[in-house]
Amino acid sequence: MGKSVNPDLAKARSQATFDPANLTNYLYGGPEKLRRKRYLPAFVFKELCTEMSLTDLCLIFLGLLTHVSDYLGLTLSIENMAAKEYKEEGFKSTDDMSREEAYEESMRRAVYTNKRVLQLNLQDQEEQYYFREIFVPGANPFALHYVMFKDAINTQGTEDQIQKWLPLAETYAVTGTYAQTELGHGTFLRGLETTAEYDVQREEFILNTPTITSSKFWPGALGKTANVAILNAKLITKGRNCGMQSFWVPLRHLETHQPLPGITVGDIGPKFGYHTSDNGFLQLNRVRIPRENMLMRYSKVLQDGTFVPPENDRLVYVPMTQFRFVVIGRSGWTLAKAVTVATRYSAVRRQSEITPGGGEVQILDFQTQQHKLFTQIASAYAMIIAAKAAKDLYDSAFSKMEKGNLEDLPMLHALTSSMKAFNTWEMATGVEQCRMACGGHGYLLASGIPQMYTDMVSACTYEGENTVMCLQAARFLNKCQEAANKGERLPQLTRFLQTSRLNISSSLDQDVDLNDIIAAYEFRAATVISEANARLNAGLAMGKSQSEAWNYASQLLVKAALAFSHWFTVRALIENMRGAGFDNSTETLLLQLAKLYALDGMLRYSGDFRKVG
Ligand SMILES: CCCCCCCCCCCC(=O)SCCNC(=O)CCNC(=O)[C@H](O)C(C)(C)COP(=O)(O)OP(=O)(O)OC[C@H]1O[C@@H](n2cnc3c(N)ncnc32)[C@H](O)[C@@H]1OP(=O)(O)O
Ligand SMILES: Cc1cc2nc3c(=O)[nH]c(=O)nc-3n(C[C@H](O)[C@H](O)[C@H](O)COP(=O)(O)OP(=O)(O)OC[C@H]3O[C@@H](n4cnc5c(N)ncnc54)[C@H](O)[C@@H]3O)c2cc1C
Repeated sequence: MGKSVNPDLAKARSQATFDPANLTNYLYGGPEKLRRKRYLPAFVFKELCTEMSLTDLCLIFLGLLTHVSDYLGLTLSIENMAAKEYKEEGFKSTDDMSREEAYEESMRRAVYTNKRVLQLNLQDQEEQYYFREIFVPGANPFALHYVMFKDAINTQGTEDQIQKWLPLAETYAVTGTYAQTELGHGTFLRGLETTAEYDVQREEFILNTPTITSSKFWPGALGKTANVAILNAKLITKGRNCGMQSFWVPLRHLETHQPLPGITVGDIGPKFGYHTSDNGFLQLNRVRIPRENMLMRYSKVLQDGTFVPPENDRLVYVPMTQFRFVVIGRSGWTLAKAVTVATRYSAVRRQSEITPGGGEVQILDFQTQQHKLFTQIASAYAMIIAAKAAKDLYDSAFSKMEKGNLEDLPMLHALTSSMKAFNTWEMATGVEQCRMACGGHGYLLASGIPQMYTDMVSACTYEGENTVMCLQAARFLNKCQEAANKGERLPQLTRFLQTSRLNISSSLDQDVDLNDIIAAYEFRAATVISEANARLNAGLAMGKSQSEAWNYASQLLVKAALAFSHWFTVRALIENMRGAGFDNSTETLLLQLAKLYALDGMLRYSGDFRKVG
């Protein structure tokens, strides 16, 4: 029986001036990807929520076959077992569970999806994510395993180490985490205190957290789930500190799951959100691991303890840069989910009258409600599309890096750092606006919006605290400004520092020209970046040291990074909307949305735009 749709919602949808399928296909990367995205959860729900008869299974099996031959590995007996195992328990909301129960329920679901992903031989990372997201809507206890743990092996491990360790991770023979942050340091990596001292006699590293502040603190899955960590520690060999390196460190016994000798590990306790993730602490008391456990793709320790430095000591940071891309994309999708809930709600919620005696209207009819929601719909599109544009830049740069050409690394670091800060801050304010747009019902956990906020707002902190990330990007932007001041050649992405001019052709009574919008954002970014550079140089002229002058200019430097990200986002949105090959009605609508996004941004940052005329 088809689901009955609320008549107000049906009416609102019927008024669309475009075919939503065009947009959905575009956002998910085409009809094929979209079908798969829809198919996988439907397949799982069918498996779980209806009596599974063998004929059903055959039909699904055949259905899968017509879709993708790679399901051939699917065997019916496993299907039955998995369905039975889960069906008996069924779905339980974790909203009113204790933290312990919520973790266990999430773990149960995560283990189930891990099994099914292997049985279905789902290789595509996105598809794995779609599959899991349906089941483990909150923080997944395996999140670090899926992303940073495997990425670190792939990007920091030698070919032999990848051959040895990656299959263990792919088949869940081990469950991993990425342990870098300590109680005393999260941002300042050079301040990390955990040591890995090389013992040349036994060709082993002795891992130690010598102080309470050196205890690893925060890593996801460390509290209960993980039995191995990719752990970052200060390498000491032949009496010399060789900086932060990564190590494969067994934490718990693979059979008993008990902490190994010298290991003290546990959960750090309740958090603002992320309730179903067991972020933990770890203390190491002179734990020994073989020399081969250091991830040696870029830097090495030879048997005699000789340290072979990396060609570039920033390559150890690549897993963080990679994961920042995940966060940049996920922020846009989180806002998309929240504004979808709030918009649907606003179509069905009738409250108050516009015309006295005219009857209560859909709250979507209030101009203020439209402003709250449409700006967030535009922001979600902007963030998703800018994330795709940034990822395209990353992929082309990363393939160069893999061939040893590191010239784009500073640009990549600046782009990922500033976009991660910009997108997560925009997402946090946007999701909160959507929650409030739903009145009291938005405050119910059942609305789904509060958890979207409390889980995802941590992305403003993890993977590089946002202010610090802006300052990282500002290092690169300031260097480019200095080069521009000397008339030197700039990287492609910042060449606008030399070329941007404010020759706006639009007059106020005309419909604004999109190229003028890009020019305005470009000019604003160029102006703010040059102002920050001027303040830095003023600090130096006052006799301050480089670092004191940097601190003196830091508020403007943060603004410069955000203005750069805002320009990158507006440009990506407009250029992709124009070039996406939509039919007229869809393209017209999307360019309207892009204008709304850009003009709303000008209003929110009107100080900057007024100042630059
Ligand atoms: C949503 C899904 C949910 C899924 C579930 C998600 C669960 C949550 C997972 C969270 C996981 C984590 O949080 S893992 C932990 C994340 N932690 C972090 O990100 C730590 C952030 N801190 C840092 O990266 C560092 O400490 C810095 C960069 C801030 C400062 O380090 P530093 O050594 O003092 O470096 P600094 O002097 O500033 O700069 C030295 C030079 O290195 C360069 N540099 C610095 N970093 C990088 C880099 N990554 N790549 C390239 N280059 C770099 C700088 O540009 C600079 O170049 P030049 O300018 O001199 O040329
Ligand atoms: C939900 C969650 C999951 C996490 N998961 C992991 C994980 O799996 N693995 C892991 O290793 N870590 C993890 N972390 C830790 C996270 O990476 C750190 O919290 C983050 O790097 C920030 O460091 P910090 O907590 O020390 O904050 P701090 O750096 O102490 O920040 C506190 C304040 O100091 C300011 N500040 C710091 N340095 C500067 C500077 N140079 N200039 C200006 N201002 C500055 C910041 O802007 C901020 O306002 C997680 C954290 C959270 C919240």
